Amino acid sequence: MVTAKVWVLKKHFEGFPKSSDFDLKHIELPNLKDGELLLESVFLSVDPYMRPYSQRNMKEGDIMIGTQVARIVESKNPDFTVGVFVVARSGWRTHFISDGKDLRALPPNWPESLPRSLALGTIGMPGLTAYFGLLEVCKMKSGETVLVNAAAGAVGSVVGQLAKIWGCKVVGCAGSDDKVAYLKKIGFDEAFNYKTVASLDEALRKASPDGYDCFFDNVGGEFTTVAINQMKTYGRIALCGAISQYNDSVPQKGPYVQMPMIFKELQMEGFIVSRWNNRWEEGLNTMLKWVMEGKVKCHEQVTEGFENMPAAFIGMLKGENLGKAVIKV
Ligand SMILES: NC(=O)C1=CN([C@@H]2O[C@H](COP(=O)(O)OP(=O)(O)OC[C@H]3O[C@@H](n4cnc5c(N)ncnc54)[C@H](OP(=O)(O)O)[C@@H]3O)[C@@H](O)[C@H]2O)C=CC1
Ligand SMILES: CCCCCCCCC/C=C/C=O
Repeated sequence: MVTAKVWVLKKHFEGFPKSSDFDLKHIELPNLKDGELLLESVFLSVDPYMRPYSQRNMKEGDIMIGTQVARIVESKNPDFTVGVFVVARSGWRTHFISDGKDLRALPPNWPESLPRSLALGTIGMPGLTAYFGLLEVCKMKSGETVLVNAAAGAVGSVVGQLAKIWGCKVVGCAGSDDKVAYLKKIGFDEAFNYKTVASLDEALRKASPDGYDCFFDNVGGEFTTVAINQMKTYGRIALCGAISQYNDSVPQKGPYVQMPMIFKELQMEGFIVSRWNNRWEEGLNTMLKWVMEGKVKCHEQVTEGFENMPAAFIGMLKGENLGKAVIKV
């Protein structure tokens, strides 16, 4: 008999999540039936979408939604071998039982030397968000100027590096000087700390006096209102996330986008990465190749211990992470 530890949503978040909103429970797992397998989580992901998702789709007492890299520890399913690592969407749990249908094996050519946690970041959902968002929503072309915010995070840091690979000029902003130094280190042409600049409008203008062809927006709110006015004619805005609004109890006013949208003939499109589920393999293989060739650098903020998942989640929402926030069990 195996006892799983799980984190449940004890109380719906009001404003910024608090550790008291979570409850750690122990669940006895039953013995395996034919066709089933037992898995243990090795790395778990904390992601911004969990905040709005919990509000819309979860009830108090539900296990927190989430993705993990897990190892098969017992198998009564001939298609799955003990010891194999997979990506699962089983929520914040140390152990779980699966019939195998919802599991995705790591790419078969995953090198031993590469941390498997990257399957939750650059070579996983956030990396693919950058890849498809830039290619299919921004439709950026070589020589264009790309702006990305939350640029030192899981998605943003990949957006900037992919845009460089594809021949663009890249401007990024992030919430600390250390993050800005990291952006410059990984090849951003211009980077600034949005928390300390005297004027966001001036900082954006200084970084690219001619304006922006593409804006990969992870933040929303006030940032979008300011940035939209610095788009070039026919510019494209990919609405990827709106993290500045996720913890609002009272909805923010605006942005009032109509005038710049009309007069600059802009395109603005929201997207969810799962739109390209049928191209997941293409994206993962491309990201794996570029990471192995050193063209895309990865940084992870690793929190040790399953018990610390709520703290890691809250820390990520506060901006304490550089790169992808993951938990090592
Ligand atoms: N559409 C889709 O399919 C997907 C969308 N997303 C979205 O992409 C965005 C980035 O996600 P991800 O890369 O995983 O997370 P990150 O690794 O970027 O972590 C979140 C970061 O957001 C920044 N942040 C937090 N609050 C604010 C604020 N009020 N204003 C500006 N920045 C803030 C912080 O960085 P800093 O120190 O710079 O403030 C923090 O580190 C999120 O909005 C997320 O919801 C992610 C995956 C898929
Ligand atoms: C195999 C992992 C798939 C996880 C899908 C999660 C989709 C997140 C969409 C994010 C939206 C905004 O943050």
